[in-house]
Amino acid sequence: MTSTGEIRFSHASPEATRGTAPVPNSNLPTVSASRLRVAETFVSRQGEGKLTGQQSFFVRTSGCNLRCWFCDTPYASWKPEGPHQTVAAIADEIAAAGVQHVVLTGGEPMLPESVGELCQILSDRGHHITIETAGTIDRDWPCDLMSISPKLAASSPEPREHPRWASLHQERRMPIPVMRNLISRARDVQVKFVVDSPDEFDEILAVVDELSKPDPNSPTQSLLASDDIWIMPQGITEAALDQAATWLRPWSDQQGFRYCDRMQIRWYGNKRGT
Ligand SMILES: C[S@@+](CC[C@H](N)C(=O)[O-])C[C@H]1O[C@@H](n2cnc3c(N)ncnc32)[C@H](O)[C@@H]1O
Ligand SMILES: Nc1nc2[nH]cc(C(=O)O)c2c(=O)[nH]1
Ligand code: SF4
Ligand SMILES: [Mg+2]
Repeated sequence: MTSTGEIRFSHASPEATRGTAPVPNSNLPTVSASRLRVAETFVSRQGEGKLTGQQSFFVRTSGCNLRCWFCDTPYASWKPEGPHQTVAAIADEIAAAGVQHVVLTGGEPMLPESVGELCQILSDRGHHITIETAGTIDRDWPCDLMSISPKLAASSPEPREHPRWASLHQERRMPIPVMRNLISRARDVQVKFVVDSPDEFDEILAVVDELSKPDPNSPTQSLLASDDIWIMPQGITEAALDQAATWLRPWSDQQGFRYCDRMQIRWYGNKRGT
């Protein structure tokens, strides 16, 4: 990534065997000297989606190829912070924490190639890996749950204030073929839409339609089932989540989608490191 957050695309090395998920083994040697900018690491409970409640080690990479106006972690996107650490050191920190589930998030964790190396090490050690991504970069990395949060048009930064980022955001935010590749390779997947207004309903349905179309290799099967789709309110306070639920949950139920609360906000408030 360049210093302005623009990305140069390059492809990761071929994926190696994906491990099952026994107890993590901290005795295995680590091999990677590659570096990764990390905004924060912490142990918390997964607050969103199908693994809600699961104790997890979070690695929040710093740097993003989008700039959503509502981003709740601007210290990993708008103003990326944090030291560059080696992949080996991060893997060792995770092993020392003794937590099996690892959530790789950001920022955009699929941006740095070194995250692929981290995935490989974690997979070899038997960790369960969730990747929280906006789904704009095609990577074939070991991952147990691919958690894609496609960015809708209204998530754009304000164009007069941020003309360049507004245009990059629009260009990058919804590469349907990339998302379909991520979905078709995934062991398990959830697609989480952040919704700020009912005006976004039609756009969500159109994207779900595009993402669900059967793969040509198995033409009778949708790529996504309706219970892979999660509808999550935009909001960083309990009051905002409660208010949004009044109009969002009924629509989500009516469509046969799953409603996604943001339990970390209820458990801890909108605090860093939670
Ligand atoms: C900070 S993002 C990092 C991962 C990746 N860049 C992405 O957007 O999916 C982690 C999750 O928080 C969600 N998110 C960010 N800001 C939010 C907000 N204000 N309200 C609700 N969800 C938000 C994202 O959509 C994503 O599901
Ligand atoms: N507790 C907790 N659960 C989360 N699930 C996804 C998160 C993220 O920022 O990607 C997140 C987070 O930041 N905290
Ligand atoms: S894609 Fe994710 S990390 Fe990047 S600005 Fe949007 S919400 Fe924040
Ligand atoms: Mg978060």
